[in-house]
Amino acid sequence: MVAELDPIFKRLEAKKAELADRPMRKLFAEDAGRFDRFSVRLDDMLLDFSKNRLDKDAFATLIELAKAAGVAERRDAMFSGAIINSTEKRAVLHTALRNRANTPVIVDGKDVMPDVNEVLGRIRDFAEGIRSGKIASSTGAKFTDVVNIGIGGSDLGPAMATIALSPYWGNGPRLHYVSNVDGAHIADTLAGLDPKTTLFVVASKTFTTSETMTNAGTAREWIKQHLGEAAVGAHFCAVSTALDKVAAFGMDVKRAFGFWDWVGGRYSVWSAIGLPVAIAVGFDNFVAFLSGAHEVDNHFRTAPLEKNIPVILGLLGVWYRNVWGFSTHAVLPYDQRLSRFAAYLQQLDMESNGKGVRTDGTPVPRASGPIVWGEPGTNGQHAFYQLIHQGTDIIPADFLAAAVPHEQVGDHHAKLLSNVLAQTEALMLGKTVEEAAAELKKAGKSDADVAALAPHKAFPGNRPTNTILYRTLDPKTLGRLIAIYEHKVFVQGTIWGVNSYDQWGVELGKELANRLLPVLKGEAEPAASQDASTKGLVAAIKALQKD
Ligand SMILES: O=P(O)(O)OC[C@H]1O[C@](O)(CO)[C@@H](O)[C@@H]1O
Repeated sequence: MVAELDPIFKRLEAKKAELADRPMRKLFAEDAGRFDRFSVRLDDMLLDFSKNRLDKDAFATLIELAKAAGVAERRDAMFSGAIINSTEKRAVLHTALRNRANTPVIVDGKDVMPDVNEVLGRIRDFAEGIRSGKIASSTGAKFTDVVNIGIGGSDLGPAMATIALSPYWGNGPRLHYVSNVDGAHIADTLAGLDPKTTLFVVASKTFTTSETMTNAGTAREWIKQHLGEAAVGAHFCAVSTALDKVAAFGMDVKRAFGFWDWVGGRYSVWSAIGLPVAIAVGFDNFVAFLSGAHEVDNHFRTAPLEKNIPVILGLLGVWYRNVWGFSTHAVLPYDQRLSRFAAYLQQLDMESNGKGVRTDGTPVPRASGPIVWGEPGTNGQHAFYQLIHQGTDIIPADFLAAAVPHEQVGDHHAKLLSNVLAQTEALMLGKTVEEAAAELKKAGKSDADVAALAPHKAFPGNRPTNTILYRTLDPKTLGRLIAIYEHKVFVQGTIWGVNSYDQWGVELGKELANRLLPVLKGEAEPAASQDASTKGLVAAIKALQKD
């Protein structure tokens, strides 16, 4: 497959050379229809990708790349339940969790939809029971606080979505998320809580993750100390694919919500891992969230490649990563409630496509997943945008914004939107040294000052951005946004030939931490074979702990 892509990549290289003296400014001037040509709508969502280093030919060649890489065929294989997670021999079916059409999805000869619907029904009953107080604490009190204990995919999605959907919390309990094994995280969280009205959700796909099991143990002790052993059951529930391990941990399996091995951790917010979201915003809003993702699944499956939002975003990412050599990608939501969106996408993208070998075990011949990062605007403007505008690295960026805010506070939203538009315009247009000099002259600066300052005040421009505009950040829109990025990751993983659904790269650190734990607890000495740096650090820690 990769060999077949080489000639297309060669043509893309030639297109890049051609575009070198056709900056976006020029491309916009040449083509009055550029916005229409390079924008796509999905319901009330709009992707404007016209501010990219792209012309008709380059775009057509990228579409050829998607075709040659078999994006459509592999997409259909994924939706059909084929075992595309080859190293773990699993289907990849997070799409079944939000299959609101309820069409059969067959895994190992069995339709999984009845199980999916059964768990959804239990999520509804439990979430609504907690919200109404029908499911009460051991003291009979209504739960006021729910603490989700999980990490990675069992934390980032629900935590991000809970913040994103705060206008929908209503009278539900407050949600908290504890992930880090650093005791400070659980200590700070519990410090403000009343055990009598606190419910814990222990969320772990495997139910073996050290951080989560440690935090769950500490939470259980906390309830035991304050309310006694008998109260524990009423204050805990669990979400996992490993219900046997839930039972072994001493939790009531009747309060356990299952999911399946065909759901990757970073793709699991649609499963029972989304339980805290359903508790936070109510079940109907959770269903709207699923529906938004389902709508994108249908779009991804059926829209022609050149009108397909995840395909376009994926191809642009490959274009910049492989042909232009840009190594990072920024996600910049002008939507404060998406404050954790970039963190969420970091796991989604970097754990999926941060791979050096292809599915056949051979090295990936070109760069794979980029470094993904970002912060909400306008905050980022006063922090790192300097580098995006004038730095020596070029950082393709996605700008996200809602046309209609949840709350009309003075002219805040007009100001927010003026900033998002201004940023992508500035990045595209830039300002030449001549333009900067003319402005300085007009402001009355001396010739010497003009000459000295103009290079500092010039902007190279021609810096690529996408704008994703939507009406309002509601549950459906959030579902759409996440699904768009999930499928973008899929498109890129397919072109790079990697398995986007395993994560062996996290294992070595876990193994070594397990080996070092007894040493740090004073139960063993470092192995003689341990490297000198690690031994030195262990000794330094012990010395500091003695003082
Ligand atoms: O849900 P679990 O099994 O506790 O895993 C948590 C996270 O740990 C990882 O396996 C990485 O260590 C992620 O892929 C996963 O989302």
